[in-house]
Amino acid sequence: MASKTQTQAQALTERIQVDGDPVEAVLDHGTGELRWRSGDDDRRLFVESEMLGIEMKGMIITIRAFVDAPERCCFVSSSGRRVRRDFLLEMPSETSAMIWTERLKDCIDSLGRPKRLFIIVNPFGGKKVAPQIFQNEVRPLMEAAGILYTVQETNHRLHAQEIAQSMNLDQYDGIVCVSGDGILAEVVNGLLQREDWHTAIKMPLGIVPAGTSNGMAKSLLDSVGQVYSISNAAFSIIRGHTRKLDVASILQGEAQFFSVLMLTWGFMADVDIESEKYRWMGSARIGFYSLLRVMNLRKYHGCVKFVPAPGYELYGEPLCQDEISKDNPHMQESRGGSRVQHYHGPQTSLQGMEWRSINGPFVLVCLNNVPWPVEDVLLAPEAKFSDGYLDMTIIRDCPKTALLMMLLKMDEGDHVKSDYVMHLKVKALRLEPGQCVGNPKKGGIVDCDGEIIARGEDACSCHQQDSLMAYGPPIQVTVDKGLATIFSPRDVCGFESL
Ligand SMILES: Nc1ncnc2c1ncn2[C@@H]1O[C@H](COP(=O)(O)OP(=O)(O)OP(=O)(O)O)[C@@H](O)[C@H]1O
Repeated sequence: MASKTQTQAQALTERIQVDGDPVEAVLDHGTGELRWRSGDDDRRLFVESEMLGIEMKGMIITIRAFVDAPERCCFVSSSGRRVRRDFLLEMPSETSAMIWTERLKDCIDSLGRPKRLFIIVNPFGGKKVAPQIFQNEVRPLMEAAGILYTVQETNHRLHAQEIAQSMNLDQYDGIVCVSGDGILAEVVNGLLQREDWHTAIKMPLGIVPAGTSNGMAKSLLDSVGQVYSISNAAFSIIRGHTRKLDVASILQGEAQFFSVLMLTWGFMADVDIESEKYRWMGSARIGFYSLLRVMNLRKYHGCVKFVPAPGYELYGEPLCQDEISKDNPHMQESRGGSRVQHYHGPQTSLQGMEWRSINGPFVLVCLNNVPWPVEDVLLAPEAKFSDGYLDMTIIRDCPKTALLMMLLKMDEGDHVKSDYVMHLKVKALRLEPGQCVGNPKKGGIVDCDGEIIARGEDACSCHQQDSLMAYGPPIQVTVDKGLATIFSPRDVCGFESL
């Protein structure tokens, strides 16, 4: 969406006052920077990466900026934190104020930033503070940037999906979720259920972390070396850069769900869903409940069948095509283009692909589209937003102490080097979840972007609602490369990897 500032225009130079100090200021349209010297200090303000908006009153121009926080003292750095700050430019005349304002506005307008946003706030997510996060941290930045917005709080489960399915998209340049990742997934599912899904799914989506796990916001900021914070996430939406995002299609018979973050079964799903009763703890609930689950470790029978990405062909055992076809004939092909108008998954033929399989019992199986499924868990360090593959992590057997050590250092992603962990990229997957080892009456949970999509018998009494799919029959996963678009921060060099 965003483009480069024009380079041909001449620089403006003027003797002005900045915050009361007389200086010679230069506005260079070419490099998109405003610079001045104050005492020994050379100050530069970059339009693209630091300015939110401007306002002119008489001879005063107010520049609303979002800049690095000042060093607190010589020993304590601001460590990449940013703060809102206004710069007051007192121009020598109203005419020069008008010329400078016009030039600055041109610079900002040429960036292609979003002008109108639809903002969905989930008052139920995480510690239930999303409305306060919106009021105190997001709204001031949006208003300083002159962005017009409509805010809608969600009133019930799947409300965000209903909104995305029926809203008038022409009026907006993006949909922003102030929530956990579950609401983002609902929006993607809503857009893909529209008759105009083909254009609807191109709508840039944004996420400001206000949930429990917040993996997408963490993954986006961390991928370009930016500090993970609410305001950095909001500013990256304002700047308007976007990137493509893979969408995984989860299918069982007629039931379908679309995922942008992860699908997990076993340990991580049990932790995510069963820890619901500790929601008041915020993201600490995940670490706390993980410890409880390690002490009482479960394993599940089952099987995963998969099409490996190039370079991962040696994992598991080969399967012949017949074994894949006989499994469940009515789900062997993705059903693009059939009957109803909405999206049915990627039009990939799974026939003729080289399938392989790994048998359980499993401690965990996890498929990740982005590196961080949770803000402090780097589960899939190699995962890319739009490479068309999912990163699969499997633990089959692992002593409790080794698992505990891995969990304690999950924020570093080193677990992938452990002999107990299998880590590979896959193009497609068929998950056949089974019963708990030693307890044939107890099934597990298949969790997708925070939503239970299948629940076995006797699993998680805390969630009473029906799940979309049955636990036991194969659940098929395919990936549509870069189908969705997400607002994404930009690194300092402007380089964005896949
Ligand atoms: N007003 C509401 N009351 C109850 N549930 C709601 C409401 N609004 C949204 N929800 C549901 O809240 C769930 C969690 O949303 P969200 O992802 O924002 O938060 P979260 O704390 O990160 O959750 P999780 O980690 O469980 O996915 C979603 O399934 C959504 O449908």
